[in-house]
Amino acid sequence: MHENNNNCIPRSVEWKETSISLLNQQKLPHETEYLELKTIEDVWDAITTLKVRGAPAIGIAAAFGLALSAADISADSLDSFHRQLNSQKDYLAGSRPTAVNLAWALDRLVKAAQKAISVNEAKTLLIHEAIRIQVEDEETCRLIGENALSLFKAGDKVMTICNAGSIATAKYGTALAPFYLAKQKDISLEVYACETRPVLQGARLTAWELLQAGVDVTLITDNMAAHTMKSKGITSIIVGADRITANGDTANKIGTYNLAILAKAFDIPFYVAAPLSTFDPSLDSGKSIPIEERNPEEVTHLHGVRIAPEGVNVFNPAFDVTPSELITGIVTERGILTGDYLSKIRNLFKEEAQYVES
Ligand SMILES: CSC[C@H]1O[C@H](OP(=O)(O)O)[C@H](O)[C@@H]1O
Repeated sequence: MHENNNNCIPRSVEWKETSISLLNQQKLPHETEYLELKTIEDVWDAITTLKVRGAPAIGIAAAFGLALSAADISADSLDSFHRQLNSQKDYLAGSRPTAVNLAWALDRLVKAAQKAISVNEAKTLLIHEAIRIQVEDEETCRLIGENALSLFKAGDKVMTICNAGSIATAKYGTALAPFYLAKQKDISLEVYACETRPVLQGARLTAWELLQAGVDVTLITDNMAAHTMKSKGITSIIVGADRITANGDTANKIGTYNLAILAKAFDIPFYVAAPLSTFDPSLDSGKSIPIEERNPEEVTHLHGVRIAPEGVNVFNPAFDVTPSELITGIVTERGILTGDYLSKIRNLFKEEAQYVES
């Protein structure tokens, strides 16, 4: 069992030059196992089997995976190198469809390598860009935590779902970031974590993370959410995101939409916490977000034990989409978006484009 250590904010991915060290999230909370990923196939498998999961962490792992595999590309010209690099990028991009951070991170690396004038320089630029993505994400999440914390006050009871925590990002998390910062600032908040069937990211990961950090966390099953809001006086809800479209519609773990509807029914603020890297302004609305459907055995089995009859039909979408009208605010590293999301997001990315070009 893990010691309650107020200063413990766990990390899930570490670059080791010739391999990637990965906290195996499938083994938590019972085992803290670190895997050494050496090939692009190892990284693809880790992402598809949720050994690493969480939009930003998936992007970081894929970025290091591409940099690692590109180091072994044998190419007698830059054109040949870029062709092989793009093929490896496409392979990793196909590991999971919903979290836009995966494609965003891989595209950043391919773009960075375009600046090279030699194959060796391209390989070095890829490593530097992957490290930059991880370092940036840590500060991004800390800023999200600061901005989200401004929404809460001591004594608040905040509900969350899935795990948008430190191990789902470079550090701190998105939805969980304010709880880490509140602990550091001695602001007492109570967190109510939904277990998050079928993969149990809430029960296994959020409860584990927050307990380790000494944060007051209460675990509930997903179907207890409404009764908990009513009987415990939940003051707000904050969740992560996997893809946010131009109008603010947000894909997140399955069950998030339920909470947004309940939040409206109970007149409770519903916040999404996400970095700009989780926005996809190329999509007009949530209707266009690809929703991953996963192995039916995630639903019919629990820790390998069958809990449903053989032959039953199963529908296992890993995400749902919350329409922007149910979202009180979207907390980013640049501040909190409210109201007319379409124009706010358009302006945000116009500023971002100008910033990047400057
Ligand atoms: C900051 S993590 C974002 C997001 O990712 C999780 O999905 P999964 O565990 O399937 O990777 C969940 O939707 C989190 O809210």
